[in-house]
Amino acid sequence: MKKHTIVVCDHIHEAGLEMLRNDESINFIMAADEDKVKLLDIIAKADVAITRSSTDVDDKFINAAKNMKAIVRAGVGVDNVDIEGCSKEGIIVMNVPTANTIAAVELTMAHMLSCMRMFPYSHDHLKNQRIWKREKWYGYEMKGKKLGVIGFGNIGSRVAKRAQSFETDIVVYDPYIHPSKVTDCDMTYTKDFADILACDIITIHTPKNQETLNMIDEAEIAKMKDGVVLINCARGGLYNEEALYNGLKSKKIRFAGIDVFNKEPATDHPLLDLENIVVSPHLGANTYESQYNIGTQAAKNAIEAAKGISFAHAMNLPIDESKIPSFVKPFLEMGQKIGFLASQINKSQIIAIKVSGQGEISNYVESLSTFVAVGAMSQNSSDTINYVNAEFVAKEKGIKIEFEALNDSAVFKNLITVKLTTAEGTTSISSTIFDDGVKRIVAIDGFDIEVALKGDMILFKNSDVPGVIGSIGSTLARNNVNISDFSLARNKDAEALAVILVDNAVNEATLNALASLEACLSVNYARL
Ligand SMILES: NC(=O)C1=CN([C@@H]2O[C@H](COP(=O)(O)OP(=O)(O)OC[C@H]3O[C@@H](n4cnc5c(N)ncnc54)[C@H](O)[C@@H]3O)[C@@H](O)[C@H]2O)C=CC1
Ligand SMILES: O=C(O)C(=O)COP(=O)(O)O
Repeated sequence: MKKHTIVVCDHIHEAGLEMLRNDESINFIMAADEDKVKLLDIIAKADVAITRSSTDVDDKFINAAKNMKAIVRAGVGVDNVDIEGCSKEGIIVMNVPTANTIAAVELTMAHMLSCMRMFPYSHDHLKNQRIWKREKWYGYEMKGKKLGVIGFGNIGSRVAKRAQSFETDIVVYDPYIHPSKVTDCDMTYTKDFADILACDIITIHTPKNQETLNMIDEAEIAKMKDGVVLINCARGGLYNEEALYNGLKSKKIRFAGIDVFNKEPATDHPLLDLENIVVSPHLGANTYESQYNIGTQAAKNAIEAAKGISFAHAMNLPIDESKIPSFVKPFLEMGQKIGFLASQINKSQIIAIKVSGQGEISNYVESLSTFVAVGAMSQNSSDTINYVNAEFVAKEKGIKIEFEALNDSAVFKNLITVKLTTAEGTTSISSTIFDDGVKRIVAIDGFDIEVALKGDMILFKNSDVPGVIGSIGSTLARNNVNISDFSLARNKDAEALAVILVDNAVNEATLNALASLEACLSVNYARL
């Protein structure tokens, strides 16, 4: 049995490691304590890697990962994963999105309360310095304060709910959610970032990306209340670190609670020299409960990905399978087959692939075009083409992929038409799925024809003169090729197209014999 190799690049819970060790089809390599240069040698063998925030999936990693099918980020944030680079190489990126939510929420609350009461400092004073000075440690209450929450997803929404139980007023900024998600909880939703800057405490829970990087900078801090408290348990860099330092130094910011840094590990960061900051070394996900959940889910998802069973929480697939209706899936499969068929009929350098949809399927024509492209390009490419890298490979090869939704067809409930243009010309194939579930071609290059989309297929085009069908039949019989289905169509130019399904593979000699028949205009052979 061929074993799949899974490399664990960072520490995950023992229960997850146990699952990997116990699966007979998995060759498991623990590389969390290897230095990052050695890790590159190790991942060259891996089918799947499990990572956390300590392993950057950058160009070095991707170049080394020659056999990699998938990467499982055992946590939420993928800001240190080059998703586009992975897509180009056909590597599927998956994460484990909700397993550490509560851990991150509770750490945020710990930071918030620590900042309000300067708890770590009073603790240090008494415990380590043995000083009993109660008058030094006056803090502030959460009750009656305004908390600004930036990002109201899994973590932000729960932080807001917990803060609400402290009788804090909540103001939320998240342009990507429906306001009722906030207002239904008796909180204020705002589209005006100035409302957040006017709060007493501000906490951020967004992903780190181009839009959120430096979201709080010098200009934003200048607009804040004097004595504001800032919390960041999401990602370093969401608050510009230099601006944060200056704001804390000048006491414009009274206190900050920081779990994450732009560059980690951050053991000699200037922020650590300040006296009004509470810090932790990226501990948001570090609870036993969360690490057990993440470790076991990451191991399960990695095993399934290595075996090609499923790709849970894949972030760079062209479609989110959970969001497409069941009727669409067979059309996607059919699109891929049609692409494959078209590239066998029209064998030359591909220039363009155009996919049109009619009926309800037209809503999914973009996803369809990816599947068609995979089918069309896999025929004459030495690269491995899959749904993740199809778009990139097409771009690299200068192949144009287009899609369009057309008006409903007068005849078919759903219809897809694939036009494949190569150096030799354009081939057009339309297909549909009837209520019996059988995938059928209904037109090829303007010939209305009905034929099942399966098996070995000969496409014979001829001048529409008498006796051709008989000659085809006898030629195939002489060459021991058994016909299972024969469909015929004519066009207005006195041409006919026969699509012949046969029981067995057809050799070159048979195809040449067909091509030499008098009325023959072209012969093509395709295997699906
Ligand atoms: N410190 C730690 O150990 C941990 C940190 N995290 C970080 O926390 C972040 C949030 O995690 P979840 O809540 O699970 O993610 P999520 O995806 O459930 O929520 C993110 C929210 O941010 C919102 N958002 C995106 N762009 C925005 C913008 N420009 N302005 C305002 N809102 C915006 C989204 O609409 C979404 O509602 C993660 O991206 C990760 O970086 C997550 C877990 C642990
Ligand atoms: O899940 C996240 O986004 C986190 O920040 C947790 O990161 P970690 O797995 O602890 O390196």
